[in-house]
Amino acid sequence: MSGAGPVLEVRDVDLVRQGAYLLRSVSLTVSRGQHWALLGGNGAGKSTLLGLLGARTHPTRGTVEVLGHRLGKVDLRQLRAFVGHVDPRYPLTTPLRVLDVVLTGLTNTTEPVPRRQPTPDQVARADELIGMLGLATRRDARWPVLSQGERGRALIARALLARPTLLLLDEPATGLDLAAREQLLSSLDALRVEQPELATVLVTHHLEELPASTTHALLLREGRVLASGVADEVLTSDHVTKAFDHPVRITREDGRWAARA
Ligand SMILES: Nc1ncnc2c1ncn2[C@@H]1O[C@H](COP(=O)(O)OP(=O)(O)OP(=O)(O)O)[C@@H](O)[C@H]1O
Repeated sequence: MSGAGPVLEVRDVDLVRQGAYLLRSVSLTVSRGQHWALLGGNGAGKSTLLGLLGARTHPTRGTVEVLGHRLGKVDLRQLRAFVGHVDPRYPLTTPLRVLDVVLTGLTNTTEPVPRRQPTPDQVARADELIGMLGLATRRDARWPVLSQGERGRALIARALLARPTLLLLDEPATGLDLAAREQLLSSLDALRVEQPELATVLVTHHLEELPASTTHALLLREGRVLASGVADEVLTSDHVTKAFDHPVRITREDGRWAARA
């Protein structure tokens, strides 16, 4: 599954649950090399939309295409192989090393699959990604002793091991202290330079958590798209005020955004 077309094409999607519209008339096209921010207040529908983008749920109406393959026409599992999904609520409890966690990206399982030994090339690639995410000195550290920020970066390396075309990041900076957040954002900036073809969609409530390399943004409010397109045109004081129902002033300095009430 490759080609020059968009990575994601969402057309006029409604998602209805128990009679309520969680998403209404949502459209979005993500191309290679684009880095989207998905923003909106609590309950706006961000996680619901991310679930569609990651081929985890189907729309009630409208179409979602991942690399030209339509949800509902091909096996969801087949599509998921092209999408890396980084969810901070990762269910791992066993004391795996960082390297082992990253290697589970090959099987897309939480635990290593018995009798599935990674090849030396795969281990080398895992080490390369661990280095890229700034975790080289933590390669052999075990999951329970990792900080929240280290776990987040390990999960990004894990998602990248399967060489996805699209990386979905669900509030990756939540719970991180200032230093850990800045390391994470620098890692994302570096990743985007190293893998120029990769497309990403990052969900957050906070503009301060957007990497400088963000290219596009979509603002959601009550399941509808309030604004969508090039980041600087979407992330304006006016739009963000409407999205969060609260007067805010948006500034951008050295590529990074800030919001003040
Ligand atoms: N299966 C479901 N059935 C009914 N309502 C649902 C279901 N899943 C989510 N919702 C509702 O849909 C709305 C959107 O939820 P969603 O989790 O997508 O929002 P969000 O923007 O990610 O919010 P948050 O920032 O709080 O995480 C919420 O009001 C939520 O309660």
